Amino acid sequence: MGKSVNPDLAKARSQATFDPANLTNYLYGGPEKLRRKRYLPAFVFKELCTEMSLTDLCLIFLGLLTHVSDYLGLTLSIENMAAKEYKEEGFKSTDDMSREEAYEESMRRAVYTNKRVLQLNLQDQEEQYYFREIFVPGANPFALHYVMFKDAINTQGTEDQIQKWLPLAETYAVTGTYAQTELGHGTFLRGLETTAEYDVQREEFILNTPTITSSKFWPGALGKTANVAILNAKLITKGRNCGMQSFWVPLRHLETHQPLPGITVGDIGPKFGYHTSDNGFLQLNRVRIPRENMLMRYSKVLQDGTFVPPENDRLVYVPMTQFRFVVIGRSGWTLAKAVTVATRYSAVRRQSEITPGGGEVQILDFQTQQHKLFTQIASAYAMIIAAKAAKDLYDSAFSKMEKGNLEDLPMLHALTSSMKAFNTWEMATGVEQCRMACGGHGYLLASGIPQMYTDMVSACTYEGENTVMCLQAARFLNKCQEAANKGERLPQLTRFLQTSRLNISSSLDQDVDLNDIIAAYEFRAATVISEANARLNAGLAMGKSQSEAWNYASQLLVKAALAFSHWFTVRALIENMRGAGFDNSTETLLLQLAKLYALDGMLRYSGDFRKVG
Ligand SMILES: CCCCCCCCCCCCCCCCCCCCCCCC(=O)SCCNC(=O)CCNC(=O)[C@H](O)C(C)(C)COP(=O)(O)OP(=O)(O)OC[C@H]1O[C@@H](n2cnc3c(N)ncnc32)[C@H](O)[C@@H]1OP(=O)(O)O
Ligand SMILES: Cc1cc2nc3c(=O)[nH]c(=O)nc-3n(C[C@H](O)[C@H](O)[C@H](O)COP(=O)(O)OP(=O)(O)OC[C@H]3O[C@@H](n4cnc5c(N)ncnc54)[C@H](O)[C@@H]3O)c2cc1C
Repeated sequence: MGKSVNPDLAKARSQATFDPANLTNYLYGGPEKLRRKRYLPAFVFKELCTEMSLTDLCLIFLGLLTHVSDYLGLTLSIENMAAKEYKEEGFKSTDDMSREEAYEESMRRAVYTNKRVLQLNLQDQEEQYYFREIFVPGANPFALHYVMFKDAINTQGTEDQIQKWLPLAETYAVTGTYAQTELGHGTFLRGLETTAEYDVQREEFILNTPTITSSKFWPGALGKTANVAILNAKLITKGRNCGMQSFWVPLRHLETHQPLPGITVGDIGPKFGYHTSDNGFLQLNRVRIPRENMLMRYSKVLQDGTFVPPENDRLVYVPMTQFRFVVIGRSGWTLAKAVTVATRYSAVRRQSEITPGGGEVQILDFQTQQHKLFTQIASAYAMIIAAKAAKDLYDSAFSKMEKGNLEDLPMLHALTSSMKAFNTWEMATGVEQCRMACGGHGYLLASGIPQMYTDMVSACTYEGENTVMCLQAARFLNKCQEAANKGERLPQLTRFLQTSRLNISSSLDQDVDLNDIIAAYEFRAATVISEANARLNAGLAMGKSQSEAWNYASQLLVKAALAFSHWFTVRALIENMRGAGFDNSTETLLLQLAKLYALDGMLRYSGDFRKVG
């Protein structure tokens, strides 16, 4: 049963001072979730790659039996063409394929998993992700469909629109994308040029990309896959620009998949990574859609063309905020994958001697190698746990927002913006460190690490370019600092601006106290935020306008947002490690890991910490 494990790896594992199952269960949300996470991809491979023996079937069913209701519809007869081909040919790596071939292979696998997800009635988004992740590695051509397309319908559509469109998306009767970015604008949404002009006579919107720069450019799945877009455009009605609104726009014929009249669409060409995602361009030449195709949960256009504005014009941005949480979580998991590969490699790679004549050692024995890897293990845990903490905050705030209470929206926007920037930058640095820790073999595509980097590093750009996201968060933090300067009441998350003091009890020869670590990061964040605010006010005092002073202080404002995220991450890591109910040996180890993460952060940002004493 199973392949033999490398003796060096087995030895390293046998030296663990804790039960790894405790951590795995914690990370995946408990033994039940873990069981399903393990069976779902195994199910795909057993179904596709080997003759399913009766024993196999029983084993799978034993694993899944606890959810008979979920799998009653499980069809065991394997008729799918893909299944037969994979059984005969096995899985071909897309690394050696052309971009076209790689896209087609990913599409074939994705379509297969979409069909099986429906047949297995897998409704939980995480379980769908587990089911697909290993079988469709890298960028899934349906990624936009799974997340932003459906999220936009759910958060921007009326109940009737959700009833009408969501079943089409859930059953893949349509395949969607989220088309917002244009050739000329990605960040500055108020600069988007695509128009949706309301024709009151025919009660239709006329969609138009009037210039080359207004062409939609970048949306995933636009190149070949999608036949519908949730498209963001400038609404013009009764001669007035009513800002960016979202529209359901058919792109391709549902039977022939050919572009519809007035639609010019195609692939934008090769990219740094994400090779199996068909990011595309779209030009609209006065394409007409019915009035009912505008997503009208928050803002409306009445039959006579009257625009009814939303209670808060930021609500149209909710799909982006929601997806930033997905990106925040995936950054931690991507780093976790990379450092797992690099650590296992470091246990089996023997290179050089520590003691002359003592024989070549596992490179994991070099302290420099340990520093490269253990800091990234700690960072992966920190990002995954902080992402869970941020998501809990979001979920409680979002349920208030759904009841119309929008008071937490600014805090949520600041938290998601800064954490998305912090986590993706930290992930990019960490994955690259893991790749280099594997020497030449880390540079092989077969190691898996290069694709993790080239695919996920795009997350520093998409869903809000990181610098811009930090500046967005800094808007909120600066407002809080101004309020703190006036002694006003602050949102819970930023009250430390008024309370943080540097009363560290630890001395250098003691084992550092965890509460002191949180206090140090809190004080550093409060100091950097206060400094950024002071520089902004200095700019104003120099006679600069508000926007010029903002630009003058922007480098410090970015730092303020990152220091805030770093504090949020360290606090979440320590508080969750202390409160997770682990046995002593596991908790001791995790708190050691938390200290490593925090102290490594102090070394990397020693300028900040030295400055605040
Ligand atoms: C165990 C777990 C294992 C893992 C399990 C996984 C679970 C399941 C996961 C499933 C994964 C599926 C696979 C996914 C794989 C990845 C696929 C990725 C594909 C790529 C997708 C990329 C999609 C995109 O990129 S879409 C386009 C994104 N574009 C942007 O983000 C544009 C950014 N720009 C802006 O948002 C704005 O232009 C901005 C904010 C920069 C400027 O706004 P504005 O012009 O309005 O001016 P301001 O004056 O700055 O703002 C005014 C005011 O509004 C407030 N505000 C702005 N934005 C927001 C917002 N979003 N929310 C709330 N408030 C906002 C702003 O703060 C200002 O308020 P003030 O009060 O005035 O300060
Ligand atoms: C792999 C990938 C997938 C994507 N998928 C989609 C998708 O499905 N749908 C979609 O709509 N879009 C998608 N995008 C587009 C993405 O959302 C944009 O690229 C992103 O929003 C950044 O905008 P931009 O490309 O215009 O960069 P720019 O904003 O032009 O950034 C260029 C530089 O200008 C700086 N800058 C810009 N504004 C400011 C400012 N106010 N202050 C300081 N500096 C500033 C930035 O920091 C950056 O250094 C995708 C992009 C990628 C790479």
